[in-house]
Amino acid sequence: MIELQHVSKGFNGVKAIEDLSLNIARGEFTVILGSSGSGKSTLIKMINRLLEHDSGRITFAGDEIRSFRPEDLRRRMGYAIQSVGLFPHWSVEKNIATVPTLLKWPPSRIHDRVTELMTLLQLDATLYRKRYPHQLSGGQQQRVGVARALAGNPEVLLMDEPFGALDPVTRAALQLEIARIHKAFDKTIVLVTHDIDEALSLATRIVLLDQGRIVQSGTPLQMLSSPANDFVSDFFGRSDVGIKLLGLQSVATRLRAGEHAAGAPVLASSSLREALSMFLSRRVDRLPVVDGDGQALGVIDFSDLLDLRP
Ligand SMILES: Nc1ncnc2c1ncn2[C@@H]1O[C@H](COP(=O)(O)OP(=O)(O)OP(=O)(O)O)[C@@H](O)[C@H]1O
Repeated sequence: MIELQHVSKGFNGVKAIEDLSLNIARGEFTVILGSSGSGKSTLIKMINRLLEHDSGRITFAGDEIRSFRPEDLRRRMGYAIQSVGLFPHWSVEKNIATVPTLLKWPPSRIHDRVTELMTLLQLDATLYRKRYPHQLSGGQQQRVGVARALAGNPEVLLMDEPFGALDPVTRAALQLEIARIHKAFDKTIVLVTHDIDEALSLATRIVLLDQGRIVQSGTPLQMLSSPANDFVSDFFGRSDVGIKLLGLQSVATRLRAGEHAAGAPVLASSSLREALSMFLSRRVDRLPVVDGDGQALGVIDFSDLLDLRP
């Protein structure tokens, strides 16, 4: 859906992105990960032409992005950023409706869309739609920013550190929301972060950048279990890579069907990391496993956690 071929971009003669090639497929949740200054924001901003690439080719749905008018491109690609960038003198409703208004949707359709998005992002529409950005908390403002990015039903959602500067609880809630939106609406999402855990929990594919180049790209499991070099191992942290791997796999993958154990059960959909925590806190080596309806499925044994398969 979005393809970069040998793309470079420099500022005052210094390369921020160097000969980078990347293919982002429709429906994928791509997380661009890297330390500060590695080129993440430059990369995402070139995709919607907030920055122009110096050389190489970037295509969207098969066409070079320079063949689109920038405003058309941006209507098809929602964009949410850490600093939110809401218009301060516009109500929440008007901010969310920016793109639908540009697209000249009828007022009743815009009204319904705003209500729908506010509900989706757990903002009480009756309470907040007429408020101004300064009357909202930081987390609520970020929700409005995400709602605005989604409003015109764009094919692609570009997000640059959208959950930065949030407390861990609000951050986790918004991450869950985005993961749900990705699954429910089959959106193509490109998200920039330097937060390793955020990348591991959200991405279908991680692209790790260093000094404007891709060091490795792959699924979270591939990045942890088959790092391409020492840089990748160090980046993800050698010491707790096992714990991170447990976070990526579910109890269902280690289920001993039909066996029985006593005590409070663990959900089959829980991660092995959550199961580890339960084993340790309850000081047991077997846990009963149930599905979402509470039906008994079998057992997980502590020793099953040692079987770390990619
Ligand atoms: N407008 C600009 N003018 C000059 N240099 C720039 C500009 N924007 C980015 N750079 C430089 O390009 C490099 C990559 O910057 P970029 O913002 O893409 O990194 P990043 O990975 O997003 O960093 P961070 O996580 O800190 O936001 C950096 O060396 C930065 O100083």
